[in-house]
Amino acid sequence: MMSAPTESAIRTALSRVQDPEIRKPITELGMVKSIDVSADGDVAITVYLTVSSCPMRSEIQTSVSTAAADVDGVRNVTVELDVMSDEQRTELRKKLRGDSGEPVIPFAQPGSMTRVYAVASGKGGVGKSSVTVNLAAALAARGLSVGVLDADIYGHSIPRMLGTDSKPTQVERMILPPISHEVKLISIAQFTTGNVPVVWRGPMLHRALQQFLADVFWGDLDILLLDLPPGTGDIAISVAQLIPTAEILVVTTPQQAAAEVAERAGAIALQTRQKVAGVIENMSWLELADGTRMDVFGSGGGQIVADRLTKSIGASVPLLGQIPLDPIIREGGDSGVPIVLSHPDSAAGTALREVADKLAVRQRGLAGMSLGIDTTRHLK
Ligand SMILES: Nc1ncnc2c1ncn2[C@@H]1O[C@H](COP(=O)(O)OP(=O)(O)OP(=O)(O)O)[C@@H](O)[C@H]1O
Repeated sequence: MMSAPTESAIRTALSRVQDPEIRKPITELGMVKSIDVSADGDVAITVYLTVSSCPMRSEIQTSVSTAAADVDGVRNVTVELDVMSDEQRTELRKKLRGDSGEPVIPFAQPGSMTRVYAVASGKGGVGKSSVTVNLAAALAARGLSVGVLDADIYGHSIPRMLGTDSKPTQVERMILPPISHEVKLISIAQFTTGNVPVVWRGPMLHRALQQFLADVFWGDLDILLLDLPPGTGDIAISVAQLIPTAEILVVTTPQQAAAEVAERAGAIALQTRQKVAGVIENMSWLELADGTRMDVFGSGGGQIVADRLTKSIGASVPLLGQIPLDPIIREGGDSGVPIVLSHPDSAAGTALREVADKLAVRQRGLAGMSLGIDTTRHLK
């Protein structure tokens, strides 16, 4: 007869179970309430959920049960759920967020390792949201930790494009973002009921953005993508105020008129002193059955914007890529599976992944950051 497993063997097994939203071991989060092991190898585990409405309850139950069942000598596992008390939730929040009173924006803190890209366009419909979700999914597929903040309060199509209608879980003032295709996602759409158009004024937008940046538990992100509303609106200024180090990615079509408005959207960086990371031209051409390219929306817009921004800002603004038209991009937006995942080797999928690669090599690290070292001293 096999000997009964020890409680510590079970605990070790449970340390490999992560909370699906917080992405840390449940043993570290104080989520294991009790482990009882009988002489026969029957194991009874009680797990604390952060909140009773936790959308992940059955997922947690299953992964705890599976992990415990794997331990040698275990005959039978039962998993019960309990809910944290207010005190326990406060403890958890302190553990995750530190003990500071008012929530701060982690990405605006000195030493933050997260690269923040604000994706902007001059006008709507150029594919800014499609580009954002595909870049996010491609970066996450490369193993980076990625978040998307859908700040396009008017459009907010990102949750559908990433295939999730999950609502965030709230633990005290801390909001845990749903994760889809390994991308953490927060959108105003998650806080409204149904498909009600939202009419928000500048100050409300600013506050919503601030809350999404400060109250959401993003964890240690490598990259945060902000999908901005089209145009040169208040929200771009708000982003600059809230995260001065955010870099701007401009999305345009090849069309001359679109290029001009996109250039204006990018030129806001001059006022806010933000860096423009580059320009992405979308809907660049349609590849016909015979292999020739049809310039549906004209040509050259992306390069024009990049050149003009380079001139007006006085720093090199590269054209990061040209994304062809492909019906699969739209279908993927509707079905919630980005083309970089469903058809990574298609022309559009490849072009999007190449842009993501360019953003990824500049992944979090000290490159380009002030190290706070006074170099003048060495010159004396
Ligand atoms: N390269 C592409 N090929 C085919 N369809 C595309 C491409 N890029 C975007 N689309 C489609 O064009 C439409 C507009 O795209 P999207 O919603 O991403 O634009 P947007 O600039 O974010 O618009 P808004 O800011 O108004 O929400 C969508 O139906 C999308 O699926």
